[in-house]
Amino acid sequence: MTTTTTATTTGSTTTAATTKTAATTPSTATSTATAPRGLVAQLTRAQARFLTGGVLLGILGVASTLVQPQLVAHLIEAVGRKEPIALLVTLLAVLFVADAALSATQGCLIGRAGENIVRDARVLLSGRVLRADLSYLNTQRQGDVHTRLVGDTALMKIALTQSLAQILLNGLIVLGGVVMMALIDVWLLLVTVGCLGVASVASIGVARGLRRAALVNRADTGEFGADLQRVLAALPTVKAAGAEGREEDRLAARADTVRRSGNRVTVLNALFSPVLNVGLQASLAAVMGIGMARVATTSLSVAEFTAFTMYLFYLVSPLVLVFLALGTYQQGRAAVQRVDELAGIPQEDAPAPDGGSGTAPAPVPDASGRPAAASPAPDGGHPAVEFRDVGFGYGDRTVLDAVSFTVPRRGLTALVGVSGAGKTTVFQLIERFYRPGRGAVLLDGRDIAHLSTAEIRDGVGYVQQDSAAMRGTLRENIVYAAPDATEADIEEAVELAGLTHVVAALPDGLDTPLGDHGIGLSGGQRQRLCVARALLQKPAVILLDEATAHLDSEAEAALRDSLRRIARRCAVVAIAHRISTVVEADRIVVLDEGRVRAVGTHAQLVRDDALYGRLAAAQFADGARAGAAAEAAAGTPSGQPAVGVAG
Ligand SMILES: Nc1ncnc2c1ncn2[C@@H]1O[C@H](COP(=O)(O)OP(=O)(O)OP(=O)(O)O)[C@@H](O)[C@H]1O
Repeated sequence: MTTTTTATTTGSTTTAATTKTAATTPSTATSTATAPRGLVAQLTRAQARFLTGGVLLGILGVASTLVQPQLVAHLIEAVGRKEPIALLVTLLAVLFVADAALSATQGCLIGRAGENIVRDARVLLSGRVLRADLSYLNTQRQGDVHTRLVGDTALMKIALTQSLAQILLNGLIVLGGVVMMALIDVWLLLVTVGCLGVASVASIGVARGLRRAALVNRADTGEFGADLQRVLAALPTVKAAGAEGREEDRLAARADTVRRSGNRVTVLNALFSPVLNVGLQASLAAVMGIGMARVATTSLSVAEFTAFTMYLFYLVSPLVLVFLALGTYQQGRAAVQRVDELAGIPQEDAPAPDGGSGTAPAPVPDASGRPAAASPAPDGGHPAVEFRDVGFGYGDRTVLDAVSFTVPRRGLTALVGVSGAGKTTVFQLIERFYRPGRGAVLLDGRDIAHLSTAEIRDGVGYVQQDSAAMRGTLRENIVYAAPDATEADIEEAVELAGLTHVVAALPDGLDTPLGDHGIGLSGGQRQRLCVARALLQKPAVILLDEATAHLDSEAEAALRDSLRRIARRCAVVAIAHRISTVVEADRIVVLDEGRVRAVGTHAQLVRDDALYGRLAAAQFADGARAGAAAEAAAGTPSGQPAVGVAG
């Protein structure tokens, strides 16, 4: 039996890449790796049943292979002695068939174990990536993560099952063959081992080089994948910038790098067989020469010489396969390492490390030095959101410094400030995408450092700045955070978000399919879709990051009206560049260079805060100019309040 469950890997067909840092790691990202160490080993152990079954059948196959030359020797002797041979011939035929059947069954079992390992690894890795700590995941290249999940898992399967089985079973054939040959003639065996030993040592050297080359090749392939993904994600920008040629050249250069390292893998792969063949040919020649001489001097019988030569021939193919499998295994080990690394990705729900943000500091003293009460809400409960002396930075760069403010349980709270002041970062801390380096963020009086991600996110609806929509129908997008929502709830959310007319105008209404990133809707419609999604979740707090940025003044006024209605039920926190969106807010928090500069109503801030006053004046002046221009063009007065963009 020769186990031939070969699977060729050229190195260039599977992909991987070394991890590259694409963005700054927040200095205060606190999740730790709760990696299932040696995940791949665990998954392999889970398939012990199939693997052991396969190996046992393989060992039976090896035994039947090794008996065959001995039977042939007996057959020769029986023919020489003119004895009946029918039984021997039948036995030999049975062994041939059994050998083939065992080989096929063993291949199936090992193959099944391999598929199970890949499935388990992909399911587990997908879950870990989905629950990964964003502050860490944002530093990884998406293309590389994809490559590890798709390409490396496939390569790992080959290494763990087929290659290992080949090494083991073919290794057993070689070992058994050597033992049988030793029983026939030790001197002839020593000659054979001498020739093969030199070739084997050379082959092992090639295998080591192959592993290194495979790692480089997969890193290069991962770089290509990451670049391709970057370009595909921004294809309209590439086209608008007329950068197709430049990007094509860049991809071509990457592809060429992959080709070069792939060539090295191919060369080393190709070197295996010839290096080994030289040894085999030398040993065959020596065995023939010396063996024939021994037969001539009758110190070796013809039957023994035939059996020895048969064993040598039986050895050739398994030996080559062992070394080829060693090469594949070396490539697969790199994949195993990369899969294990991805499995170790820090998870969101990892406990806050010592010295992190686990403990909520005492309420910040007010101007009189007395500790501020936790700003009780009008209904006497805790504020919906509270920032207590929060400090946070990306890398070494401080973005928020000693930020303290509260958000009442009802009403509209606005966050304003120039671009880069840290407004979106505040939202991301509320969602616990990042953890503060100092201070605490509280939801309904509870430090979110001690809450599960589900507890945090079930209570917070987040409409992001870039209005995330996904491929799928409009309905699927809207119910994404509340899959069990009723038709009445959906209708209400659609109405509150001002989407009713949009849905009515679509050919299939809510069941109209959208493309990637919500292609099929305008920017403003996508924004309203995200508002509807957040509303349907019925959270205690809704965070709106520039939810009116893409809306015209009519749609903005409608959404403002909706927000007023929503704010009667829950806390609404809105980041707005347009002061017009927040003039009616119950409280406005002005952020400046990562610090809370002032808190108040529009009227108070216009009166008391110079920065806010400037922002408002600039925007209303812009609006007045726009209004005057519109009046001049239309010949009618414009009563519409001005809008503009700060910063
Ligand atoms: N992932 C990140 N890595 C490193 N720096 C970041 C990251 N995200 C934001 N920053 C930096 O943090 C600062 C605050 O960003 P943030 O997005 O919170 O500002 P913002 O007030 O919401 O701005 P805008 O109004 O333009 O949206 C900016 O200087 C930005 O460059």
